[in-house]
Amino acid sequence: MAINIILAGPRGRMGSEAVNMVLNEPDFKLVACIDRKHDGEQLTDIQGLPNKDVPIFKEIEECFQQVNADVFIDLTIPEVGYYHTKTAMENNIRPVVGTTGFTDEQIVELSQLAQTKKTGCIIAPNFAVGAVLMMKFSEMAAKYFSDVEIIEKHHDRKLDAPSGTAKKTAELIRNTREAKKQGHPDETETIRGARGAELDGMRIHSVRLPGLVAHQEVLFGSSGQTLSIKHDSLNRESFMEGIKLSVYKVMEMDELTYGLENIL
Ligand SMILES: NC(=O)c1ccc[n+]([C@@H]2O[C@H](COP(=O)([O-])OP(=O)(O)OC[C@H]3O[C@@H](n4cnc5c(N)ncnc54)[C@H](O)[C@@H]3O)[C@@H](O)[C@H]2O)c1
Ligand SMILES: O=C(O)C1=N[C@H](C(=O)O)CCC1
Repeated sequence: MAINIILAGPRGRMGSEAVNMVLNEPDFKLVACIDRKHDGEQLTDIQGLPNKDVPIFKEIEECFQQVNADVFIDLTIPEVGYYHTKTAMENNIRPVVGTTGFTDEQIVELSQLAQTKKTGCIIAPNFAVGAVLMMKFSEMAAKYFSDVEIIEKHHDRKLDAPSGTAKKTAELIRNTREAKKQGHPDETETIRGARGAELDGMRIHSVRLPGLVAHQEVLFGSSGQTLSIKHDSLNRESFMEGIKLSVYKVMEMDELTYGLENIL
């Protein structure tokens, strides 16, 4: 039986790629989209999107009232994505969320809601398998290298910094790294922000430039050696296999999982 899917953000860089992925997967059926500008229209009315009669809603509540779905995919912006995810679970629809920039408190809240509703939910800051391996390799390396700096590089249309991937990488590294404050104990910044963001003494640097897609290097250093673990997404197709897998997996789940590494 087909998995019925509602997708939010179909005009976006990720959303438009995901619309094509859903339409091309034989077991998936795109039953509606959420878009703030094309309320009451069809997908076919939006220039550049596939010629399909899929209804578009502005308000998620109205969409859930009128259309039955199994899975909700969100690829929008942080505040909207959080509200959509919460509303989907309240309506017993399983969310697969690529939107980044949620706070830790929001993830805890959504996790509690998933538990109460016994609804599957996958929130993954990065759906590219290579990026997940880069994060897991970094977690392994941090056991032996406690000095680490994360450099994430993204296109300049990105709203959140640091990236969800960099934050997740730091959280995984925290599992194995001996806690320490890095750099010289007396170091000072002559320009504020020069040393980047800090998480448990680790440093995270965010680069934003046109031309980039999504890239991250995790740099480890110890006496006489460095180790560099790097991943590059060169296009947004690189995220689609992870989203597809998540849609299948979320159908079998009854709780929230944060990170693709938990389902690979
Ligand atoms: N998890 C991953 O693997 C992954 C990969 C790439 C991007 N992302 C994240 O996905 C999100 C989208 O990225 P993007 O590059 O496609 O951004 P984008 O700006 O191209 O697209 C965002 C879309 O959200 C829509 N939107 C905004 N407010 C809305 C609302 N109220 N209702 C419905 N739609 C609304 C916009 O119209 C736009 O089409 C970002 O949070 C980004 O960080 C995650
Ligand atoms: O393009 C973006 O925005 C991306 N965001 C994710 C993040 O914040 O980690 C990763 C993939 C691309």
